[in-house]
Amino acid sequence: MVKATILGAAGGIGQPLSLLLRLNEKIDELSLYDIVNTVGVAADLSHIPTHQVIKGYAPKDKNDSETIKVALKGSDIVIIPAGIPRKPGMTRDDLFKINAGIVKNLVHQAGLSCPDAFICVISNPVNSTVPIAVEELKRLGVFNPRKVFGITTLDNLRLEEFLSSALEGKVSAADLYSDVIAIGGHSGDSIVPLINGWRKNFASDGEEYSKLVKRVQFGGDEVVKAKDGKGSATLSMATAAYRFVNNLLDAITAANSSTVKEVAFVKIDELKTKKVPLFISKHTQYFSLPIVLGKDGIELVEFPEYLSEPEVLMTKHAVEKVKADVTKGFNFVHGSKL
Ligand SMILES: NC(=O)C1=CN([C@@H]2O[C@H](COP(=O)(O)OP(=O)(O)OC[C@H]3O[C@@H](n4cnc5c(N)ncnc54)[C@H](O)[C@@H]3O)[C@@H](O)[C@H]2O)C=CC1
Ligand SMILES: O=C([O-])CC(=O)C(=O)O
Repeated sequence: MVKATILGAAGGIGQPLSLLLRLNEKIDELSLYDIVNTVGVAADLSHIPTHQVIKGYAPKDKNDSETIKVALKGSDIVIIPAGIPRKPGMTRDDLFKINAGIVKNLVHQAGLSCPDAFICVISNPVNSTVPIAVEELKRLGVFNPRKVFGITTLDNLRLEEFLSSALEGKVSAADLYSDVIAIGGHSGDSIVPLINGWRKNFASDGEEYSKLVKRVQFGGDEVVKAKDGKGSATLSMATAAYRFVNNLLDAITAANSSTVKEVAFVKIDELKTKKVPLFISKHTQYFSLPIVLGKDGIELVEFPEYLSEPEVLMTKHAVEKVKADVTKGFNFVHGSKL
């Protein structure tokens, strides 16, 4: 029996993600929680014939902290897209003021109601909300570094799609899945697209390559601008979160001890790592890197075999950015310096 719970399930990401997960055969119970509209979303999805039990929960009033406990009880996976999205002109960090408190409170409830669950954080700014989740779970004494993830999969989807289109049909986006990956953080130039051997397909003046890098790093802004005040990426993000969660489900429900590879923003200093260079591990506790997932969560954090010189420079820059964002998240929970 696998129970998955979405916190923020009635939102722009929450609804399409709920639909995708409603169709997933590895989930037996889907629990949808939001402060508004969740009962309706769950009623709607409940008419889709599947084997799943589906339930929608919304608090009765501002002081109701019991409903969320019922929603979370027994969850194996908790996915958190709750919080406000960007409007044009805002950075992801501008969301911190509101989303930091939302994520802290929701993770607190998860720590109380389902302390063994996998926690997948979508709410921005991911570079800070993941440390908030970790520190809150630590405060409750239930933190397991193998089970907390910041979802950066959308950066990977964008890299696959944008690189395939920059290469004008030489390779399909599907064939680039896990051949190219984005590492680092999830904001602007803390996102580092690694394109493996494909660099040789770009002109030597580097202009087209730089355009690709910027497009991946600022792909979120492209959508925020196009939506013109009506939010940020939701459908592509739901697809990205689904890919991540589906892979996680594959790993934790595998009949044998097979593993699955993914990429996520994780607390690397408390995990088993392979070949992660000192210029990362010495300076930051968190980074988005390739991970190997097994039944109990992350088994290994790996480092890609090959990075070009510009990719190393971008990674070093990302380390500094991520480090500052992590400190901000840590301080929010502890009210003191790292
Ligand atoms: N990790 C990533 O790659 C991405 C992250 N995001 C982030 O995801 C978050 C959600 O984005 P959208 O779904 O577009 O926003 P939205 O505003 O459409 O939906 C957010 C939902 O969260 C709910 N919510 C707010 N406070 C809550 C609480 N305390 N408990 C439960 N639910 C609560 C709201 O009622 C709303 O339904 C934003 O912070 C956004 O920046 C967006 C795209 C990509
Ligand atoms: O740009 C935003 O605010 C939403 C997001 O994280 C993304 O689309 O990558």
